[in-house]
Parts: sequence; structure tokens; C-alpha cells
Amino acid sequence: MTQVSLAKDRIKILLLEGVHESAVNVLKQQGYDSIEYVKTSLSEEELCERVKDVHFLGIRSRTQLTEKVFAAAEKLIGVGCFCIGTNQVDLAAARRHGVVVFNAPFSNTRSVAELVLAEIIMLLRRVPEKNAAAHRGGWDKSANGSFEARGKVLGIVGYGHIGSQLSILAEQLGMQVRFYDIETKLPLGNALSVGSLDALLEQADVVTLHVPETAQTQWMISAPQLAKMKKGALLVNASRGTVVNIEDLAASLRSGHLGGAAIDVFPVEPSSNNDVFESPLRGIDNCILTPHVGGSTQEAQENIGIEVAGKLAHYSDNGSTLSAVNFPEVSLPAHHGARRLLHIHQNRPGMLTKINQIMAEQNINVSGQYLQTDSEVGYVVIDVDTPEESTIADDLLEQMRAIEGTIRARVLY
Ligand SMILES: NC(=O)C1=CN([C@@H]2O[C@H](COP(=O)(O)OP(=O)(O)OC[C@H]3O[C@@H](n4cnc5c(N)ncnc54)[C@H](O)[C@@H]3O)[C@@H](O)[C@H]2O)C=CC1
Ligand SMILES: O=C(O)C(=O)COP(=O)(O)O
Repeated sequence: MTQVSLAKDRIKILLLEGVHESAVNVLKQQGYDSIEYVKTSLSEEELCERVKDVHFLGIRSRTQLTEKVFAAAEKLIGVGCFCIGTNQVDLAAARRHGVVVFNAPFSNTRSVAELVLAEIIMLLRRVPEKNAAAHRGGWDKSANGSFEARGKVLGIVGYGHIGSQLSILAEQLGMQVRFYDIETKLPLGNALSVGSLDALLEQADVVTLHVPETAQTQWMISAPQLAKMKKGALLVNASRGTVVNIEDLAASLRSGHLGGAAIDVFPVEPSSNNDVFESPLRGIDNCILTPHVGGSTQEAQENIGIEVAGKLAHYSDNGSTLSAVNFPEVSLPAHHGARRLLHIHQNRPGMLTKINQIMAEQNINVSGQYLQTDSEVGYVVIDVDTPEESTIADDLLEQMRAIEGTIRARVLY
């Protein structure tokens, strides 16, 4: 057997942010033993140092993966985001460096929807204030400002996986669901699509945000939008901290315009449980503050660990990029009795011809070839028939790496 294919015990995996141990179990079961496990996220500087010899990196929502980190991570092959959001990763930089990024697009959807629903009920009943008062020895037994969820208008911004799941749960409680999304979405149950964000804000008794972090959603809810909301309306944000201007929200709550809020995500979040949480919302009793735990349930975390670790292992073992968030998707059958070579390259004309020329010159029989490209990157997988003992894959790899525009080439097996 040629040595160019990296033995599994030499594949280094760094898991950050205390991903669920199910991830470690899956990777170990698949033969990946070289796993470093860290409970916190790391700063850019720390990351640049720690990722140098790492092949696979696992993170959650806190770790920022920048161009600088990818440039330092010379051996990095894949990143697993053990969460839904991938805004913390410079996906274009990852692609340019030939690094495939995976996530778990709906493993914690239900957890977020359940938390949001619970918060809506708590806020409608003014439980946060009553709870705070009771802890201070107060006794606020009164129906003032307390309402049932039944019949209230719930305005959902972003009708994707979480927004639409919440829509179903809220209707079961008797809420009237309206939503606003930039894409045309199938309204579930009796939900109604509303044509603009402003119209939604004006109609809703409760507004809840379920958009990704993008240039368009940044500070999407600031003073002018808060002013458009009904007096006494409630705001829930379990999406990303950059979607709401937190100072403007604090001002609106303190002025009594908004009736309450539940905020799970913040523009700046502590990097570990030992750090102090600072926010202008601290001390406002009718505001539920949770430490970015929308997706933090045992069920969700265990499933995410299994799903994302499985995707990393599958990519490592088989080359499949199915469901990658930044890469051309190639789904591959296992191919026994052949060697599998991977070539990631800048998408320019003639790359495949050059690869095939190498095969032809070496008199290699290509038994399978799979190519996908996007505007920037091409990913080709080549199965070649060579005897097990042949070292030809070493030569092929060397020649493929010499093709101009090559980002990365590997022998998988
Ligand atoms: N608090 C927590 O722990 C968690 C937070 N999240 C956050 O929730 C976000 C949403 O998650 P999913 O529902 O799974 O995502 P998704 O991608 O299924 O849905 C997002 C929806 O937002 C819409 N959208 C995008 N830009 C918009 C805009 N400017 N205006 C209106 N709609 C817009 C999209 O068209 C899509 O329908 C994630 O991106 C993540 O940031 C996700 C999981 C856990
Ligand atoms: O899934 C997401 O996008 C989340 O925000 C959850 O992030 P976490 O894994 O709890 O850091």
C-alpha cells in the first residue's frame, strides 16, 4: 500500500466549545482517535496557533473562523459547525483554501421553537417581572397587563425551519400567525404571509426573529422599527445578536413602549461560562435574558454531535461533500478495489483535461469520475484501478498537485 493516504490515527481533530460527547463517540467508532477536546471557544490568535496541524475542526456558534485562521491552518480539510448558523465562518475563505464546511441544518430547530413559545407565554403573563419581584420579597398578584396567547397575533420574521416550526406550535395555542420572509414560503396551517417587515411590525402583538446573520439582517430591528411596533408589544430574538440594536431595544423597554422582550443572542457574547455577561438589558425586569441556549437541549446537542461528526467522517472516508454549506456537492458511492483521488482546484477552463492527461500518460484506467463546480471552486474525485501494492498514486498525486490552480489534492484510499 502506498503511504500517501493519511492513516486515520494521524488525522488530527480539534473540537471546541464543548460539543456533545456523541461527536467524540462517532469519530472514535469510525477509527479517529486523535481528538483534542476543548470546552471553550478560542480567540483568533489562539486558533492560529492551535490549528496548524489540525485536519478537522469542530466549532459551535462562538468561534470566529477568519481568513487569517484558514491561512494558518495548512492541513485543514474540513470544518464542522455543530449548530445551524454558519455566519461565524468566513465561508468564502474556507472554500478558497479548499476547506469543506458542514453544519446541522435542523437538529436544534425544535428546541429553539419550544423555548420561544415558552417565552412568549411567560412575557404575555408578565412572569419575568413577577418572578423578579417575588425573589426580592414582593407579591405582585394582579391581572394587569397579563394576557392569554390565544387570539394574539404572532409576527414571525424569517419563515424558515425555525420560523415555520414555531408557526405550527403557536397555532396549536390559538395564536394568529403572520410572517415576513424575503423568499416566497408556503404558509403552514392558517398562517398568512405579510408583504413587508413594517406591515408585520404594525400588526403583531408579539414579534419573533428567525433570520440568519447577513448584511441585510444586520440591525434590522432598531429604533425606527421598534417605534412601529404596537405599544405594549413583545419582541423575541433567538436568531443572532446583530439583528437587533440592543441599545435601542433597552431604550424602548425602559420608555414603556415595548411591553417586554426575550433575548437569547447578543452582539457580543462571553466566550466561556467564566466570563462576565455585559448588556444594556441587564436590570430590566420585563426582559428575559438567556445565554444563547436556544438550541441547548440534550436532545439537540446529542443529535448535532452525531450528525456533524458523521458528515466529517464521511467526507474523510469517502470524499462526499453532500450537504456542505460552502462547497460543490459531490455524492459518492464507495468504490472497492480502486484508489480514490481528490482534487480541489480554482474553477478555470481545462482543469479536468489536465487531470485526465496525467491519467492517460500513466496508462491509468479511470473507473469513476465525479466533478462539481461552483463559480470559484471545482471538486473532482477520481477512482483509478491500480493494484493495491502499486505506488502509482504517489506519482499521480505529485503530478496533480503541480497543475496550476490546484488548491488541494489528496489520496483518500
Ligand atoms: N439561539 C440559538 O441557539 C439558535 C439560533 N439560530 C439562528 O436562527 C437562524 C434561523 O435558523 P433556521 O430557521 O434554521 O434558518 P433557515 O435558513 O431555515 O430560515 C431562515 C429564513 O430567514 C429568511 N430570511 C433571510 N433573510 C431575511 C430577511 N432579510 N428578511 C426576512 N427573512 C429573511 C430566509 O429566507 C429563511 O426562510 C439561524 O441562522 C441561526 O442564526 C439557530 C439555531 C439555534
Ligand atoms: O445553531 C445555531 O445556529 C445556534 O445559534 C446555536 O449555537 P450553539 O451551538 O448553542 O453555540
